[in-house]
Amino acid sequence: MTYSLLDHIDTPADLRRLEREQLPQLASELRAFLLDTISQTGGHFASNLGAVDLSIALHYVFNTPEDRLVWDVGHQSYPHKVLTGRKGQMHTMRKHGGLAGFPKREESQYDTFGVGHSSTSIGAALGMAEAALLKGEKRRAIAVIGDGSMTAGQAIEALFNAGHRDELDLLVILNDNEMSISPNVGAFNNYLAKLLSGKFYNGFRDVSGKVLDRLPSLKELAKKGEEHVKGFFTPASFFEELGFNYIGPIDGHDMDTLVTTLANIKELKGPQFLHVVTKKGQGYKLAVDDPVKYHAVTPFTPCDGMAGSKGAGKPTFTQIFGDWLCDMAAADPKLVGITPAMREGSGMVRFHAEYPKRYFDVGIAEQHAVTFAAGLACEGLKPVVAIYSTFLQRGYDQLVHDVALQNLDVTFAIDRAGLVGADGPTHAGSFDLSYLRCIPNMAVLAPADENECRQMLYTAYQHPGPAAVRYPRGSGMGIAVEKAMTGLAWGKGEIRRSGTRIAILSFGTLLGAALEAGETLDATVANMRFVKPLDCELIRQLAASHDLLVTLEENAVMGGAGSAVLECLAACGLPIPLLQLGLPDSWVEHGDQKQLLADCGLDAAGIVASVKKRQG
Ligand SMILES: Cc1ncc(C[n+]2csc(CCOP(=O)(O)OP(=O)(O)O)c2C)c(N)n1
Ligand SMILES: CC(=O)[C@@H](O)[C@H](O)COP(=O)(O)O
Ligand SMILES: [Mg+2]
Repeated sequence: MTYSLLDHIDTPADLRRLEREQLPQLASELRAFLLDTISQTGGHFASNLGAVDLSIALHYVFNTPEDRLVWDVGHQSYPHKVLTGRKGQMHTMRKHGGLAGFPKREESQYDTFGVGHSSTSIGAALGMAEAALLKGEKRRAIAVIGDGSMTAGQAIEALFNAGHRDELDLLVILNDNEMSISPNVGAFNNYLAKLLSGKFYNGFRDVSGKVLDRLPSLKELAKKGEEHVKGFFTPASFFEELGFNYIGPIDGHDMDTLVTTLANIKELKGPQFLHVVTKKGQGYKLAVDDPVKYHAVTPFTPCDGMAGSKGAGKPTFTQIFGDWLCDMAAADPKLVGITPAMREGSGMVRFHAEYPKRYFDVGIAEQHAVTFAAGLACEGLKPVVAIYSTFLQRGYDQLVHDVALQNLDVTFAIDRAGLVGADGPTHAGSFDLSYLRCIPNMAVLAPADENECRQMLYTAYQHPGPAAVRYPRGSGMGIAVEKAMTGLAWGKGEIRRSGTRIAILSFGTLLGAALEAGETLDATVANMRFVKPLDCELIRQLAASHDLLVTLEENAVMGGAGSAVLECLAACGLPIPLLQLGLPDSWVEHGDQKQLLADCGLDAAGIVASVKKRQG
């Protein structure tokens, strides 16, 4: 496909040579290009369509990369990547060795800050603005943050720290599409809705040109009649009280208003807050109509859209959790389910529908989600916190201080444990075994397959204290899942294959690879099930009857399950050689999950090779 304008845009300098009147055409070409490429590669979709006009206007008005542009989460940065020299690589999006799905400093000078976890953009931009001030450099730092990402405490902390810093060249742009992945939630979301509603709008008509006076040419624009300035300069006390000059809300798809407003803001001193209203999925009706479904897509045909519900295929661990949660809720009225803004990703859509009063989406607020669960547990309820391993890192102190120290009965259903594939290192759940097992009172369980996942969730839930069950993105071996919740013997592993000389101690879903390698090596294979409490009795038995122990986990070797075995052997004074296999002490880049595991030597061939290498 050829694009009369886009084909000639490789850098923002090319973009800035266009006439302003040409920008809307460029936006529609860029949308067509994104539809064409993302429908082939898959990846984040609706947010990118919504960010096209803003991306063009920002690179058109500001002198990027000298002016620092920081995207929040960065899942909406594909237009930015196209405009900054990576158009020709978009077909490699999230593929091994290809473009990352989020801004990445090593990938481009225009990617001023690596993101993937939400709500970091204001803090990073503030740091850049303070640095420019200290170094006497004339540049602006611009954070582009979504309404969902604004619900995280970290974003508010940064706003608190930035406001009233009148000498800073800092611009915060709120990209408000009234959506997180699910519809946005919480009081802040309601506040933003008010800013978009007639209530503030009418009130503003009586306000003097407080803001307009600062933006003279906008005054002209406003005189042209309201239809041009879709948004109105509504005094938003929350931001104003924090020391920001609040401007907006304005229409984030009206290029003339965007460019004029940004050009005016460029002349202003001090922290500026621009409220932009966009549509998630803008330009592609199926995505506008269903921004949840089109938040992230697998390859699809543009004219038909995403295929219907996924085929019957093997159930994912997420689905196993979602079904268990509903069954457990039916059996125990004390169960409450909590998600920090990941209802769909964590498999809680059905639970939300069937138990709306016991379902809590706290927004992108992992710290709060954990402490909130602790509060619920204090009152005798039994909270289940459904959370991605990588995002639990945000709530770590709360898990330590509020849950484990008080030995509260909270169950953590940790999804996306291990490598996640296309999202890469920002989203990999590489560390939870390491960061959980060292906490007193914590129990840590790692199911090998879908049935064990269900049984372990039940076992962890019944445990009268903090317990975590961790499972990977995607499906397992496809084994049958027993409906009955029988649970598992607490702290006990099991021998799954008897062999000689070598014993492989597998923790979690790499058991399949362990059994395959065990056939080649004629090794004993144990499914350890519990990282904490560890089955030291079984370890002692294996150490007494084998020459080499091999531990296997989809977690960092450093401090992981293998380290737990090492500590056990040392405590028992058992000097048996131990080979620890797991994720390396380096960042595993994005790509295909299975391929990445093989690259880390965590498939059967890799295990065999490592054992043979150790044997010399
Ligand atoms: C700390 C953290 N928690 C959760 C997520 C998962 N996540 C990615 S995008 C998103 C919603 C973001 O909403 P918003 O900022 O409004 O952007 P939009 O998708 O609407 O453009 C969430 C919850 C994340 N990336 N980081
Ligand atoms: C951008 C973001 O953080 C989420 O959209 C994340 O990419 C979802 O990951 P899954 O696709 O594994 O649910
Ligand atoms: Mg949003």
